[in-house]
Amino acid sequence: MTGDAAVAPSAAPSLAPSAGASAGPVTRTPAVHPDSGELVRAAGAGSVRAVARLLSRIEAGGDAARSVSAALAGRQREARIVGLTGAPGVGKSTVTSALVRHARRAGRRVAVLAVDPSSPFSGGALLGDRVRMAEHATDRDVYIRSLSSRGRLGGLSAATPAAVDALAALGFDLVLVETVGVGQNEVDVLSLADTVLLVLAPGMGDEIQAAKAGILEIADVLLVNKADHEHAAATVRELTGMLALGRSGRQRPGEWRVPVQRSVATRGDGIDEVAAVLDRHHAHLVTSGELEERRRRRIAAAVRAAVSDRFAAELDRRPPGAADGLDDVHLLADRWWAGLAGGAQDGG
Ligand SMILES: Nc1nc2c(ncn2[C@@H]2O[C@H](COP(=O)(O)OP(=O)(O)OP(=O)(O)O)[C@@H](O)[C@H]2O)c(=O)[nH]1
Repeated sequence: MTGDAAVAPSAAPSLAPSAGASAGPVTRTPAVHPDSGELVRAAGAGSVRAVARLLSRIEAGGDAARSVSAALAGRQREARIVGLTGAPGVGKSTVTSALVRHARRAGRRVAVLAVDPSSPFSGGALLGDRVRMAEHATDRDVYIRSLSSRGRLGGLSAATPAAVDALAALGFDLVLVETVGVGQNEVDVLSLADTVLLVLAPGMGDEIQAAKAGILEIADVLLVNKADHEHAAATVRELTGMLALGRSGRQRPGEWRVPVQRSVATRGDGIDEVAAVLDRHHAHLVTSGELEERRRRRIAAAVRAAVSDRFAAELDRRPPGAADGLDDVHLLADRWWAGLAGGAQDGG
């Protein structure tokens, strides 16, 4: 081993240099609370409350969040991660709720994470979604949560990958990550997904124009919801034409062709078909090897977020303007990295 015990790599990389540095301003986990390992066991036995408490620790960041990653280390992560996005009002929550219903009929455990990365506050516009999700409220195998940054350093960019990973490790078969719009922050959140579903509504020309820039980059499936609207067919045509234009001359054999689906989510119409397309995309990811690639990207994002979160916390503890503090951080980074590299060489 190259590194010493204090900086040895683990499932929850520790950079803690000294006693007293462990409790950050947002880390409040009184000793009377069960430890994260206990909560993981309870969550595994079906306790929704335990899942909620673990997610709260992840939201809080710092030592509380790290104790969760450590408790989850080594567990299987078989979940499918589906990102769902679209402008406000297109029917994202109604579609999500219908997809949850579909997955439950197939006996799958489902988690829904509503993330609003542009807002510093909890859930934002997505909070209203709980009303439309109410039918799942008493189902023990459905877990729904709005993720907030609550002043956490690194905010949602740090909390989201960890939350998605935790839900996967806790045995949910499907994790739906719902977010608003297609700004850069949302694209970052969606890059955690295996499959990205972009929901649009007919007659929203401006939104379609605005989404154009991001669409081809991030969406694997387009869904025109509110297909009971008179402009639905025209919107489907417009999107299909736009996708054909975008891929002209660039289509390779075996490459995924972004399909344009339609639904009336309030009636559940078209949802079976959307679910079938999501399955087809998953099968494509498996056969093309892209699933592995996306999952590797997700792990890298989680590690990056955890490390930058930790460094931000270290920097925050230094007195303002203390140059030696910064030097310490560099030193810690080098030691941590040496430990990590040594661990990798040791097969650890
Ligand atoms: N006619 C029609 N209305 C729909 C359909 N799907 C959803 N709606 C309605 O559209 C409104 C918005 O639906 P939501 O599911 O809240 O949309 P959202 O995209 O989650 O909206 P935000 O929470 O604001 O981001 C609600 O009144 C739904 O009942 C549909 O297929 N047809």
